[in-house]
Amino acid sequence: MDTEYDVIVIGGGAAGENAADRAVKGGLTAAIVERSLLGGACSYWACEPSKALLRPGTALSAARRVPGAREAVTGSLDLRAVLAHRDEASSNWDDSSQVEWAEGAGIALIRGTARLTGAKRLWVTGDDGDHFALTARHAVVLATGSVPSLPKIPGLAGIHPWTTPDATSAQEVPESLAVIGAGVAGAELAQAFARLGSKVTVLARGTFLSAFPEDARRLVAEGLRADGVEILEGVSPERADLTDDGAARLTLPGGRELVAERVLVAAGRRAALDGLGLPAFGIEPPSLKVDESGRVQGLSWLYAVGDCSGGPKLTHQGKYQARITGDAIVARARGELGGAAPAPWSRWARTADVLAVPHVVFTDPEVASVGLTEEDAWEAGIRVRPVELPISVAGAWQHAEDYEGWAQFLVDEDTRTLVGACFAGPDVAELLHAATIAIAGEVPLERLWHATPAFPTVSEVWLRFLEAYGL
Ligand SMILES: Cc1cc2nc3c(=O)[nH]c(=O)nc-3n(C[C@H](O)[C@H](O)[C@H](O)COP(=O)(O)OP(=O)(O)OC[C@H]3O[C@@H](n4cnc5c(N)ncnc54)[C@H](O)[C@@H]3O)c2cc1C
Ligand SMILES: NC(=O)c1ccc[n+]([C@@H]2O[C@H](COP(=O)([O-])OP(=O)(O)OC[C@H]3O[C@@H](n4cnc5c(N)ncnc54)[C@H](O)[C@@H]3O)[C@@H](O)[C@H]2O)c1
Repeated sequence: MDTEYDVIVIGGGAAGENAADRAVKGGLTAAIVERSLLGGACSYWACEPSKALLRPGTALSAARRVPGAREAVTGSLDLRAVLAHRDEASSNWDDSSQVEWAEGAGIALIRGTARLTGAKRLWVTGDDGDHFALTARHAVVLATGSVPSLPKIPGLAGIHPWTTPDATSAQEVPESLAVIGAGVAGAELAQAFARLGSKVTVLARGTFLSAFPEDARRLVAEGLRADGVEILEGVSPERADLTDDGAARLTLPGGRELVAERVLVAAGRRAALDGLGLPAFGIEPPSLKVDESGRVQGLSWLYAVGDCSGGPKLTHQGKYQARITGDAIVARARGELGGAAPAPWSRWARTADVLAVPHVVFTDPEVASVGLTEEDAWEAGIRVRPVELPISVAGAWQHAEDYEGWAQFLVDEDTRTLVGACFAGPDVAELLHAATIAIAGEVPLERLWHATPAFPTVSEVWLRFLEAYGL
């Protein structure tokens, strides 16, 4: 095994893989140090398995909403088949196809746990207990992901709660499930398990799906309630115990008790930066800050991408950051890019991280948002005009008899371009990329007027928006 590479990436999740790939495509040598499965959280414990648990229920309920198809649906979800589908979506927790991809891409894979020992120098504890040093000629990229945040609830550790990887890889469905946290992971997994037969209660410290507008939250909450999910807002458990028969008992404010076979903690995630030796470089986790090219706090050789790098914790955004950072490392190695921060929207700047992050909550109905929120826009000094409307178009009625949807478009009144959009309703995820293109492309509304949505599609909401705006 070589001990010197142009670029060494710590962590082989979606972000790390893409950073290494871009470096190799740019003519550099690259290695990934990975201590678990190559492919990371998204492939085995997060996006892929959670979407595979949700999709069968969404397809079934979609068929039930269309006359003619509804009559053909006579059964319920087949639990074993759903779990088998999930196992396959997670590659049966076997990373051999990813290893094959890395070999084909010319990326060296080193199995072990890495930490920094000096500038461009690492120490690796190999999977078989051996230790060795590695040196990077140009750059080290941190791509170590994130870990679940466990709320400080007395007794919580003693009830051995599930965190999201336990839920997404579960081989049995508990009779009852209490979900602590009502963000995107809590909402998705609550619905997945409710549809697979659990009696689910969601505990939201604030409001359910608080990051999204009220009309979108309401539609999703109604969808979950229709599946029997109880949502308690403004509630955080005060303590946790085991009952005599081994179930979990959560004591809620006001003395109410909630007993469930399992508790799932989905209360946010924090960057995985412990044990990497960062304090020696003046970096005290969790305070990692990166510039537009992903370079860490003024260190010329250290970069960070993905969940560990302080931005949005989403696979597609981590991969975007990785492409930007990989290309910036190559450009600096070739002398094509200096040390200064690259220009916004250039090939080496993560501008979309601030202005155009797409985010989908894969519940039924879905929420899909991109760009700034109304509050973000006002804070950024943008004179923003929100246009809100129900998704009430011919395409929606074709899609489902009882289609209910809602859309919000945020227009910068000075540039007459879109700066944010949010859709809620069945299958709205596929509407999102049009909004992402409009925002990233800064397309003037006068030009969007010429982008005619096909009839009869749900995308006709775009035309209704432009009409409501006054075009
Ligand atoms: C339940 C759930 C569902 C989700 N669904 C979606 C979704 O639908 N869409 C979406 O966009 N996002 C989703 N996300 C978020 C998404 O999973 C993450 O944003 C993404 O996986 C982060 O990728 P990453 O490469 O930054 O980190 P990871 O995939 O976590 O990879 C980091 C890797 O680094 C390794 N590592 C860490 N430290 C070291 C070390 N010292 N030495 C060697 N290796 C190390 C780890 O073993 C790991 O493999 C979901 C998250 C959760 C929890
Ligand atoms: N579809 C997707 O793209 C998808 C799906 C799942 C997760 N993710 C990503 O994974 C990350 C983690 O997801 P998440 O849902 O865990 O985080 P989150 O930050 O979205 O939500 C966590 C929620 O838990 C609540 N909470 C925290 N402590 C609590 C307590 N003691 N009692 C009750 N509620 C409490 C918070 O108020 C918050 O609303 C997110 O950044 C998200 O982007 C993405």
